[in-house]
Amino acid sequence: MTSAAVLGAGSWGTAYAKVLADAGTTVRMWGRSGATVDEINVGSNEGYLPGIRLPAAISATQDVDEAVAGADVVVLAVPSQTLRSNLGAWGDVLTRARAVVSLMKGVELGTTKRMSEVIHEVGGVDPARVVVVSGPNLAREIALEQPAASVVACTDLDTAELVARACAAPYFRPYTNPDVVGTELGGAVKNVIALAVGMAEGLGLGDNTKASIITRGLAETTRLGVRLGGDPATFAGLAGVGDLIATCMSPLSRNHMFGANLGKGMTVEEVVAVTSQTAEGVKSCSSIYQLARDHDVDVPITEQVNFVVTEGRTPQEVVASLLGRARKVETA
Ligand SMILES: NC(=O)c1ccc[n+]([C@@H]2O[C@H](COP(=O)([O-])OP(=O)(O)OC[C@H]3O[C@@H](n4cnc5c(N)ncnc54)[C@H](O)[C@@H]3O)[C@@H](O)[C@H]2O)c1
Ligand SMILES: O=P(O)(O)OC[C@H](O)CO
Repeated sequence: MTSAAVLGAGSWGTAYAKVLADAGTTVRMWGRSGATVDEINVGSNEGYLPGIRLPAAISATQDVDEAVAGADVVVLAVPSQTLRSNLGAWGDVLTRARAVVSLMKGVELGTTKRMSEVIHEVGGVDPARVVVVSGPNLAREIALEQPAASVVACTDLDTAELVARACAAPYFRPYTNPDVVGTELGGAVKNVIALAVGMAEGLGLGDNTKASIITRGLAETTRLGVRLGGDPATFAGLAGVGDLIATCMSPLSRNHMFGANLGKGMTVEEVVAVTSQTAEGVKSCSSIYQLARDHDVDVPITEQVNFVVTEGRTPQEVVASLLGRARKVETA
């Protein structure tokens, strides 16, 4: 039987722990909060997944060494911008696992590194053991066992297979993919596009507007991803358009709802104050914009979202800027 450690006891860490357990994997979680750990040990995590019963195969601890002891697979589910400091504090916890899984959908501020790159650099993990799981996977729907599929990406197919086997539950269907770069960028950029779609919704705009942003958002995601070495097919798959649709359309998405509040006229600081969970796009819009500029890739929607978040540009001004650009052919 495979044994996994999940480091991070928020919405997705907990829902993915349930997926692993329902797939027959033994799971030990690490959490920062003693109250959350105690709750998980008696079968729930009400702060993040209210009303969801967790399987008995999941236990939790506040001791990271105890969490990873004997684990074949270590899963990382902390906010992206905290990964580097957490790995630094945890020491060599990743060195013994056969696979290290990133569930995170962000790009590091300052370095513009993807999470798999941070895991390699700080955790000392060979890229052939780093796996990215990403797809249309809203945590609450997965925890309710509503069927969904996801991508399990690794440059080494055997490692990808190990993780896919460990998380193949009756309601969760993993597909392996060798394209780590494309899978990670699809997951990170869709959060920024969901902020833009949310803003449109908050402004009272309708489905034509949202579909236009989603489609052109996919175009800029693909443009950036392919320039960085991703496979165009990944962006047409679950970790690309699949996750983009789920996140941009769902009221369960924290990024979508963050954008909707901005569109209704709240400031970034006001929305941060009422948001208790991680909306990765709010920080990653700057690093993704920087990454695109470093590689000379045009990402007009990401650029505008970044201006809203970092410079206080209003959603109304964003609409005018996007529509005021020079016309061009659709495929460019
Ligand atoms: N929630 C989803 O539906 C979902 C689905 C797929 C991927 N993701 C991605 O998974 C990652 C984790 O998201 P989540 O939904 O679990 O977030 P969350 O906000 O629900 O939980 C974050 C967890 O990290 C902990 N945390 C916060 N700051 C920390 C720090 N400095 N050090 C250590 N732990 C810290 C919190 O206590 C909490 O347990 C994100 O990158 C997100 O984009 C989320
Ligand atoms: O709630 P969000 O916006 O972080 O999105 C959650 C997942 O990434 C959807 O796949």
